[in-house]
Amino acid sequence: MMSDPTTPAASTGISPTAKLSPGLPRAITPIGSSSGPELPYPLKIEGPVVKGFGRGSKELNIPTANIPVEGLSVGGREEIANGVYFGWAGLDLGQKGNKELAKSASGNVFPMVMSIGWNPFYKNTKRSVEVHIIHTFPTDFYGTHMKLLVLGYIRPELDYVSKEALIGDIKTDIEIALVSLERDRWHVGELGNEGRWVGEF
Ligand SMILES: Cc1cc2nc3c(=O)[nH]c(=O)nc-3n(C[C@H](O)[C@H](O)[C@H](O)COP(=O)(O)O)c2cc1C
Ligand SMILES: Nc1ncnc2c1ncn2[C@@H]1O[C@H](COP(=O)(O)OP(=O)(O)O)[C@@H](O)[C@H]1O
Repeated sequence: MMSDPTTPAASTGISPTAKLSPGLPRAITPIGSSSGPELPYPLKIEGPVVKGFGRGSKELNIPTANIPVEGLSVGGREEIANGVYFGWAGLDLGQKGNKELAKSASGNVFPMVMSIGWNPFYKNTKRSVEVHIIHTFPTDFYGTHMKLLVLGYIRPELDYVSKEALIGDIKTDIEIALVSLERDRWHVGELGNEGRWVGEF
């Protein structure tokens, strides 16, 4: 199948014909309405960046900043379901006194994709919250406080036939997040202080 140059998939360089997952190739179309996120979003989660399982960068070449899963319920009241989400991540990059890190970012808010759950491909025995920030940083930022504004749900966590299939699907998630977040009403400034906390430390 020829790729159609008018589709967002083609313009992002990801072939719509690639076998991205055990399922069908996915269209790269924005999630939700152009008038902005709808309830229950935005959801807010925050916590310190902690060590994960050490696979994100090394094995997948997609680093993921983890926050403690215990932060997902406030007084046991709130829960957020497992799955893949998108939104904005705020980082206090000046916090660690690392000038190189602070200088690398034009602001403190970045687009992000987040996976919550058990990583069925890796059969984890611990639930985790993993955030890939769509930005290139010069160093790690463990210990930095991260604030998440979750604006929508992309898909459930899945198992895969191969590591490449998992990576392909995460790349598609990133493209979907970017086309979703580029709309005016989804910009962080438009959302003000709206949102409901589902996790904080
Ligand atoms: C956007 C996104 C989607 C993901 N989707 C899945 C998934 O469907 N299935 C899965 O097993 N893991 C999924 N993961 C988790 C990766 O497997 C995980 O980031 C990787 O194991 C690295 O873990 P670590 O950084 O804690 O070492 C996803 C991660 C991200 C950032
Ligand atoms: N774009 C990025 N998104 C998320 N984390 C990043 C990014 N760039 C660098 N990092 C750093 O890499 C760390 C994650 O690396 P990773 O290999 O996934 O290990 P682990 O998840 O086991 O801690 C994050 O905690 C963060 O400090």
